[in-house]
Amino acid sequence: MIELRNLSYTYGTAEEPSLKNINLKVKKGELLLVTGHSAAGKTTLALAMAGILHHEIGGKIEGNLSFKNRDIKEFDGIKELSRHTGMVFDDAESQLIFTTVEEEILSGLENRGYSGKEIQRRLNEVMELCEIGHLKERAPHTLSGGQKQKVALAATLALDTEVLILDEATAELDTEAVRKVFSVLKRLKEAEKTIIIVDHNIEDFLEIGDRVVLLEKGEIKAIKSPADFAAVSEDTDLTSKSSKKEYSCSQKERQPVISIKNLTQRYGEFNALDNLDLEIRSGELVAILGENGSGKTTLVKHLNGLLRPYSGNVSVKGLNTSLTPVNELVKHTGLVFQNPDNMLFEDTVEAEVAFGLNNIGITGSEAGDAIARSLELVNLKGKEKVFPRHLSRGERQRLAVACVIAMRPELIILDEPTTGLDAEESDRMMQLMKRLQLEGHTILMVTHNMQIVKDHAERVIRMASGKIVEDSANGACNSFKRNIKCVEEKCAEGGAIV
Ligand SMILES: Nc1ncnc2c1ncn2[C@@H]1O[C@H](COP(=O)(O)OP(=O)(O)OP(=O)(O)O)[C@@H](O)[C@H]1O
Ligand SMILES: Nc1ncnc2c1ncn2[C@@H]1O[C@H](COP(=O)(O)OP(=O)(O)OP(=O)(O)O)[C@@H](O)[C@H]1O
Repeated sequence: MIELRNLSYTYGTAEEPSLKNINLKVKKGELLLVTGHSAAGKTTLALAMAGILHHEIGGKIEGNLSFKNRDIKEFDGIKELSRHTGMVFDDAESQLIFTTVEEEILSGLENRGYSGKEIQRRLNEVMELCEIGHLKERAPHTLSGGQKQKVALAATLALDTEVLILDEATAELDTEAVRKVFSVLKRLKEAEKTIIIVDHNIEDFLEIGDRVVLLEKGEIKAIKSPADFAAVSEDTDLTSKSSKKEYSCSQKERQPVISIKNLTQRYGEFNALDNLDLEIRSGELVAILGENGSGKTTLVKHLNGLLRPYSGNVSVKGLNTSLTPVNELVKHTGLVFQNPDNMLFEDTVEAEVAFGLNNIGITGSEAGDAIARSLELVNLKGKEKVFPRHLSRGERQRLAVACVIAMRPELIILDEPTTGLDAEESDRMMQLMKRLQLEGHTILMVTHNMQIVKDHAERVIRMASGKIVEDSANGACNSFKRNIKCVEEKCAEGGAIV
């Protein structure tokens, strides 16, 4: 179906190739898993296979790529290729451009010659599959991160193309939603679709995969069967190495830094937060879990003044957020957004980190030292002059973290900080957070990654429908321990991490 022969590729502005001498044949009906560390070239390979490098991005391309035995260059652009290949990008948000979820899905179906009845059938089918029927009339930009991913996936599935490429398409989905995607893909594979899943974490899909391609620095390092990959990854650096830590349910001796009382947040008639109470104490490392749309992002946006209470009270370091300007709150609270692209807008990596520092009055050599230190901590040393949009998704994620830690706020909040990072990189990120915790920072992180919860969180909070439904600090540890036990069992089986 797709054949790459000695394919090398260098982006227009880059000096080094992002793909080197790739030889790979993807057969019809195959489910290929592509993995590797951040910046290994996974997204670039996905873009190549979709014809986007050749027809949209340009740059220096050497070697050959054929699709259905035709040179990819001979296709009449992406317009013709998109009749055969559907792709979900690693940044779902950039893919969603219409005013409602329904239009987003219908837009791809129009001009394809389907009858009105067929269009309606497909619309209903993918809405049900992706469980987004209730979001039909919503504007995509108002959805939660996971909801956006579901819509991007639904819009692509609706096209029913013979090839499907998913680039980190489930990274922000909750456990249940990932299971659902697994069963959809299993069915599509049975229907002989060709599927390419590009992900830093492929464990969830090993069971239905045919082969695993491991990329490293733009080259194919290995091609393995899923069973061999699972066996080897137990010992390799793609698996988390952190030691299990003791689980502590209470940190009562510390001072409160966040105090939330009766917080309600409304979007129109909808209560995204519902009369929520929460207290976080100095030096805690807290994980916030919860299904997609449960209100996690809405909650953390209250902590640096991005949202103000509709009703109730939020106090951070004794400051009432309703009465305190944002530029005062950001001195105490640093928030790493769920989508790093929403906080990156400068021309170079170092200017990006300098921006926040300058805003709080840190300039000159002091700023220079803070930039160098934070970039080193997130492993981006050497990338100072790079245009942030030219970084891979995982690198952009780490840059967003550097921007916040450079300012050394007392309270560090990370909204899904390990999206786009593999197990080793996630572990490294968490080691960094623990180091900052030891230095006295309070860390709050929203996550769907149960492995990092198991390895690193002292206190775990679970949200559902805008409320906190479990909090290990109140002794309500049972279901977390159940979840964690489940993770341990899966790890022992070499299976999926929730
Ligand atoms: N600007 C908005 N307008 C209307 N509804 C919104 C808006 N922002 C969020 N919501 C809704 O509020 C609910 C909570 O969203 P939030 O982003 O807090 O969820 P989340 O728990 O972080 O989800 P995810 O795990 O998918 O990131 C969702 O149903 C979402 O669609
Ligand atoms: N538009 C671009 N211009 C220049 N360089 C780029 C561009 N996009 C990506 N790169 C570089 O190409 C390399 C591979 O990036 P790619 O996005 O393919 O990696 P990845 O394996 O998907 O990483 P991640 O898991 O972090 O998303 C990186 O070094 C990145 O900085």
